[in-house]
Formats: sequence, C-alpha cells, structure tokens
Amino acid sequence: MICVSLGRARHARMIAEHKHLVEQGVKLVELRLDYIGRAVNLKRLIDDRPGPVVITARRRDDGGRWLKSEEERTMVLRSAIASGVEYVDIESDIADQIPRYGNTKRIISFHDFDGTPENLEDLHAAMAAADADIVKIATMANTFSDNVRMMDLARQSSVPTIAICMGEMGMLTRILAHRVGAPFTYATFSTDKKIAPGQLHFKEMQDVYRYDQINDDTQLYGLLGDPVGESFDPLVHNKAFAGEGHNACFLPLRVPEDDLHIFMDHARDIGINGLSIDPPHQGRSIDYCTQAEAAVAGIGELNTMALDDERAVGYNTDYRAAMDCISEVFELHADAEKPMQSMSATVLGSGSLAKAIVWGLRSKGCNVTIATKDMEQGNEIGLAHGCRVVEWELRHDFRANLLVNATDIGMHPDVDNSPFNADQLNELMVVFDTVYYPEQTLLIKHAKNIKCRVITGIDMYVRKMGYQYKLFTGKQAPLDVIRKTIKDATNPVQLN
Ligand SMILES: O=C1C[C@@](O)(C(=O)O)C[C@@H](O)[C@@H]1O
Repeated sequence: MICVSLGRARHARMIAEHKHLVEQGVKLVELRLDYIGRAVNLKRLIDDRPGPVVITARRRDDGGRWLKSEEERTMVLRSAIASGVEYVDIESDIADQIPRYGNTKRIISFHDFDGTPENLEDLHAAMAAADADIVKIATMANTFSDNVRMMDLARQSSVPTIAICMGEMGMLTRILAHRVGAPFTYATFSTDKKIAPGQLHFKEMQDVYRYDQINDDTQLYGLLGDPVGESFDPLVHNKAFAGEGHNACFLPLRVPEDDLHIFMDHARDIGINGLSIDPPHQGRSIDYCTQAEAAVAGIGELNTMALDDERAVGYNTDYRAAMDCISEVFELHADAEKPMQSMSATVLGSGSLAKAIVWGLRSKGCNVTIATKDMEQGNEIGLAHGCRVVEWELRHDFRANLLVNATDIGMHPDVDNSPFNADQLNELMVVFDTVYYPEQTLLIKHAKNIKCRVITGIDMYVRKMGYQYKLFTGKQAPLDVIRKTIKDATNPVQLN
C-alpha cells in the first residue's frame, strides 16, 4: 500500500486535496497537521474524512513545520486517537506520553535528515518496545550501504517496519519497501511539493514502478549512476515490462563513484538481475564482470550488465545501437569486413558515447577525426583507436561523410545551441545527433533543412533500450512501446 503524505497550509485545501486523492484510488493519506498555518481544527479534517488517515504533526527538529507549542501537539495527537483515526504518528521520544486507545494504530517514528545512525538495531528495538504497531525509521542515505542496512532492518524485524532512506540515493528503499516487509511506503501528493527528500509522486510509484505488484518473484534491474534522477530509463524500461506483462521492476540506483564496490558487493543480496550503467561507473564496472563482449574490452567501458548467481556479463549497447543506426543509413553489409574503409567521420566529444562510437567506426574501417574541448581525453581515445584528434575550434575543417554529435550540446534546456555551424553542413553528410531530449535538436533541424540524412538520438536510444531489454529478459523488446514512451516523455509540448 502507498500512503500519500499531504501537506497544505489551509484546512479547506487539505480537505479538498484529500478527497481528490481518494477519488484517484489512494488507500491511505497522511495528513501533515504541521503544514496547517492556523490553529488546527482536527474535527474539520477528520469527521467526514473520505478514507483512512495517518495523523502526523512533525516538529521542526524532525524535519517538520510545527511552530506551535509541544503541549498543543501532544493534545492534537491524543484527540486524534480519541476520535478513532486509523493511524497516528508518534515520535519515539514522546511515545510514553501518548497512550494507546481504541483501534488507532501507533506508528512509532524516528527521523534523521543528516544520516543513518550506526545503532539502528538498538534504536529499532527501543521503538518496537514502545507499544508500536508499526516502527518507522526515515534516515538520510549518505552511502549506498545505508540503504542496505535499512532494508536488512525491515526484512529481519518481527514488528512491521517501514525503513526508508531519504534523498535520491535512498529511492530504492521506498520502491522496495513492500518487498522487504513494510506495511506501506510514503509518496508525495504533488509533483512539485516533496514532503521529504527523495519522495516520489504517488502516480509514479503506482504507474511507473507498479509498487503494489512488486513481490519476491519480481526481477529487479536498475540504472546505476550518479546522478540518475533525470534519467528516462526507469520510465521506459518499466513501461516495456508492464506492456509485456513481465514481472520486473527497473530502479533508480544512485551510487556515488566511491561506493561502487559497496553496491557491487550487495547487488545480488538486493536481488538485482541486471544493470544499465551510466557515468561515473562505465569504466570501473569492468572489474566486476566475470566476462564481457569484445566491444567492452575494446572500448574500455560497458553500459549494461546481466547478473546471475555466478556470472556478471558486460555489454556495450551504446556501441551496438549506434552502429546499427549507422549501418542502416549507409546500407553497410553485415558480413563485409571493413565496409566503411573509404569513409570518414567527424565525432564531436570525447566522453563515453564518443568512445563507444569511435571504436565501432574504427572497427568498420572508417577514418575518424575527434574534435573535443578535452584534449587529454581525446588523445587517449585517439591513441587507443588510431584516429586524429583536434581542438574543438577546428571541428569544421574536415570533410566527412558522417558527423556525430556525442556531446550534450543541444540537450534540454540548452535547446538553442548546436555543436556545429549550420553553414558548414553539406547535404551529402549523414548527421547523427546522440542527444534525444529533444529529438529535434537544433543540429537535426539544420541538417534536415538542407536535406541531409539524419540519425536522431531517439533512433539510437530505442535500439539501446531494446538491446538491454533482450539481454535482461531473454525476450524480444517491445520497440514500439519503448519508442512511444520516450517520444511522449521528451515531447516539448508537454514540458512545463
Ligand atoms: O515519516 C514519514 C516518511 C517521510 O519522511 C518520507 O521520507 O517519506 C514523509 C513523512 O511525511 C512521513 O511522516
């Protein structure tokens, strides 16, 4: 079950929003009385309530907004119990001042917005002993192991326990709460108002992550990176799983660079079966592979890993996807050894995508010039794969059959910029922009204006996701669902 936290300054707003949530199918709503600006009129909020509630009045010290007296706060909590609300949230230090009465369930809670305490087990035991129906601990995740400790705590507890890590790093603990035994998880009522850091909107929790359907059999995958919050991968993979009726969930896994080993040590304990890998982990993840496709060794990076009990197999689906697009446009023969031998390409950028594409082009015999603002990185790729590397300012100086933008210039919100001057394009070029948000970048628009053949970032993204889906599930990917989902999500008309 998902409990939606609702905080509004005015009673009328709180009541209207509560009703609206229930109409949308929400089964439990937390009324955050500390958000109410004036004196709290509890009767008004709960007498005609449209569905079950948790009553919470959080102090400032615990991350809430309660400014009135502590006496008033304990009074309100006692009155809520006397009125027979379904749940009341009682911080552990005041648990003995708020007696049990009637059928109201006691959520004994503890918050730490700075970190996750070392003595979690002791803390939990003391809370459970305070006549708790539910123990709830919400702490900030500062390292990935905080998530692991909190999920273990919930899993091992005999008292129903909600153990949530706040912050972007803790999102998986919210999504997997039920799987580790929690009676419910918390989500926010509004896309722009988060009651706590890392909270997801309840619709996202419900429709994208399918929270209520996650069980012990659910296959878990995720995006390993830092940051991961802006990525469309969870949306797209989860829609694909749902469309195919596949019992799987794709999680956002924010893991800081230095925590990679902690994550990899625990990935199987959490139940992770596969990973899409983003910066900064694409290089070092190789150390955790038991085997990898040839492209991974060639490129020096992977972006996909499939895991089972013994094996961790690395792939580079960026390379595969990009080369599929290029092969299609140039109508390259799959069995020809060096089908691009007479061609040349200019690749803009020297990051992970550039590396993967340069390796692919070189293995097909293409002459490659890399233009980059980071000559050190560029020279590394140039040396490894035998291509020319030039300063960014010289990017227009080379004749090329193929121009590849592997930088993020032109990506939302930088939509008015193009990495290449329009008057330097010519109609014989194929223009490939790896940016997919938006699909119609300024570069793609310029290229289309003069009738160049183009490959868009969406063309590549759909193939990349399709390969990952196949590697994860062993089944053909629903490419139409993937394409529609990413197109809708990146459609500028929907931007707010
Ligand atoms: O304790 C919790 C959990 C929470 O802090 C969260 O992190 O989602 C949100 C609060 O409203 C609720 O009372």
